[in-house]
Order: sequence, then structure tokens, then C-alpha cells
Amino acid sequence: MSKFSETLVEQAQPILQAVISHPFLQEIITGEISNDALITYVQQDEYYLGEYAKAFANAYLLANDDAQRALVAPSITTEAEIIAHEWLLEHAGTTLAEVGLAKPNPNTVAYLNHIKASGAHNYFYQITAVLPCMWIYREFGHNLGPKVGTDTLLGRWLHLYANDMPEYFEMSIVDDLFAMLDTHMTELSAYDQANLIEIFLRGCEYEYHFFDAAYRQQKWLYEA
Ligand SMILES: Cc1ncc(CO)c(N)n1
Repeated sequence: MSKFSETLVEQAQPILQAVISHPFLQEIITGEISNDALITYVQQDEYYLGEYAKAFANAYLLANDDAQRALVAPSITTEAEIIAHEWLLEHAGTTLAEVGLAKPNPNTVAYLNHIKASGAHNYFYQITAVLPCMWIYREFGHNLGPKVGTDTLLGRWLHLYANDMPEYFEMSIVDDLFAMLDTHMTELSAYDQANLIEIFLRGCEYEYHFFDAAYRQQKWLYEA
């Protein structure tokens, strides 16, 4: 029987392929990406990462033992990825101070609600809800990193997630989170396991829409 994490990864392949071929990432490689798309992505991700860190804090509260606490503790911070934001903005010829923060767009709101609601009451559910973020970034980093050098700002952003810049960012937590799920999956019912698969796949799909929303400048119809 295959491991639970292998099931997750296998079922998410079509979404991963869609992410990898999305014009946002393809144009990061060619350098054709618009400054507006980069700026919007960073503004949305600044908001996203702050809330994402809270999901790890929630996992910390829900943990059943020290090993479970230790696994999530280092991620209750957004430091490394803020550096990556600075690279993208520098490429766009601006700074965070200059562009400022923005309201979360419809997809960012929906994605964060999904992460919070899915993981509100159970450690393994919270882990599964945060996993697509790191997993998808590591996978497209591995896949697309080799297509660009580290000598450009956009290239550096991709390489950060390819796990070949460990001085900034350590992606090995993805494997540790998957291993934690695999170890405890026998304690969960078939109902829970089916729920977790759905939660993982929805998260992957929201990742796709995160790039798409920045690329297409998704906005609320109302103005407040
Ligand atoms: C939306 C999103 N997902 C994943 C990551 C990587 O952790 C990120 N920075 N932003």
C-alpha cells in the first residue's frame, strides 16, 4: 500500500502541472512578467504570509506532544520569504515602502479561510492545510529553478524555493510534515483521510489561483 503522502502527491499532479505552466511562472523565467503582476503578487503574499504563520501557531497549540510542537515551531515566522519579496519588487523597480500593503483579493481571502477553517480543531488537519503551500513551491522550484541562473533577481526568487539557497530558507520541512502525517495516518478514520485528501487538493488549487489572481489583477467588484 502506498503511503498517505504519496497519495496526496499523486492526486495533486495535474494541479502542479497547471501551476508550473502558468504564465506567471513561465514569464518569471523569460523575464516578461509585468511589474503590476509582481507587485500585486507581493502585496497579496505579504498579507498571506502573516496569516499563514498564524496557522502554524495554531498547529503549535493543537500539537499532541513535543515532536509535533518542534516540527511546526520554526515556521511561525515569515522572515525568509520577505527577502524574496524584496527581490521581486527590486526587479519591478520599487520597494515595499513605496507600493504599500493592499487588501486581500477574493482568492487570498478564500484560501486563508480554507486554511483556517480546515485546521481549526485538529493538528493533522492543520498540517495538511498548510502543506500545499510549501510543497507546490518546492516542486516548481525544483522544476523551473534549473531554467534560470541565480544572477538575476527573478532567478533568485525561483532558486529560493528549489531548496538550493539553504542560507535563506530550508524546504526540508515539507518531507518532515509528510512523514508526520504518514506516521499517524493509521490513527485516523477513512472519513478523516478522505477529508484530508480534499483539503490538500483544494489548497493546491488555491495556490494555482494565487498566481492567476496576481497575473489577472483579480479585484473585488465593490469599492469601500
Ligand atoms: C501563497 C503562497 N503559497 C506558498 C508560499 C511559500 O511558502 C508563499 N510564499 N505564498
